[in-house]
Amino acid sequence: MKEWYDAIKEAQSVERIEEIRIAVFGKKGVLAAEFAKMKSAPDEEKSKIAQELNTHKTALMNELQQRKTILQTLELEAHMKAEAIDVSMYSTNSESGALHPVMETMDRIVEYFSSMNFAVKTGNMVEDDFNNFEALNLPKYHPARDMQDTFYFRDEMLLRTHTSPVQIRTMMNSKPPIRMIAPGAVFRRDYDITHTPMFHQVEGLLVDEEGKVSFANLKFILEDFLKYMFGDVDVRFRPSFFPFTEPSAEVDISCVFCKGKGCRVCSKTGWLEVLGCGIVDPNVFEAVKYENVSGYAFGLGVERFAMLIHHIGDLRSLFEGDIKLLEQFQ
Ligand SMILES: CNC(=O)COc1cccc(Nc2cc(Cl)ccn2)c1
Repeated sequence: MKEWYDAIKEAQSVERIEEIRIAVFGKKGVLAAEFAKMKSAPDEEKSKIAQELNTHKTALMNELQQRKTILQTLELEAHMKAEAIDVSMYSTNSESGALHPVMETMDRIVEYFSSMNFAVKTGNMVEDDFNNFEALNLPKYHPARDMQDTFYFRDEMLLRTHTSPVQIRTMMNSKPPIRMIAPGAVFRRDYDITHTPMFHQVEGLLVDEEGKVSFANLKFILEDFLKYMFGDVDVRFRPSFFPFTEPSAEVDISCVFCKGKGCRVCSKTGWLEVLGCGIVDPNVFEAVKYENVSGYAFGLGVERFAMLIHHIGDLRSLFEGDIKLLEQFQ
């Protein structure tokens, strides 16, 4: 019988325990055979043998059960260990999304002017002639309108060609002082390697009492803004013309690619034009019925900023949704 106690001690698996249980306790098992043999033993020995066999039966059952419990625990631990997930492990294939470079650039522009206490205002993309042109000193049949290559609907409704209408509507609906920016999508019937029918603009407007707003204020905030966006660049104001501002200026930064030496991107000038600005023309204030005020305004193209900041050569790549390009902006 001893070999069975050893077999239980040496058992390494639950199914081995089950084999031993059947071999010892089964109908054709060792104990059944011993009890059968006892029947043919002399009477006076029967009770002694029966007592011995029952002691073994109880002892073997206990040993078997204890060993089985130990093996079950070991098997469970091994199973848990094999299936354990190390949550601290760094995953290399994180498929996380990312902001589109144009939206990320727009967010940064908004962040700057918000930090300067400019309100951020949005408006409809479908606009009317008054808010998109008339009020901006662009009367009917003004040549600048043709330049605008506008998407017209019926009865003078149109897709806005800039975000100025948001500023016109703000002036129509609130009193000065005003300090706001208007980010958003704008539309022009222009489509070539450097123009897309839809693109994004941010316009800014500051209006206060007459005499409280000067070109110096405009120069300061645009210079500070451009250094915030492009880092250590030189900023240059060039006299220009817009129907809605007088005086007007176009603003250049030293080329971010060649640091001003001259290259293909800046057409060897060392300068890149990035935005337009000026002192709001009195005719605009007349249209919105503002009196005794002065103000400045500016406008910029977000795609142009994004392309300069991220060194993207082709405008169209911002609209193709090419995941290989976009995932570089994670
Ligand atoms: C991409 N944009 C550019 O190159 C130039 O945009 C500009 C320039 C100067 C002024 C404005 N906007 C503006 C708005 C109002 Cl309500 C009144 C006067 N001006 C936009």
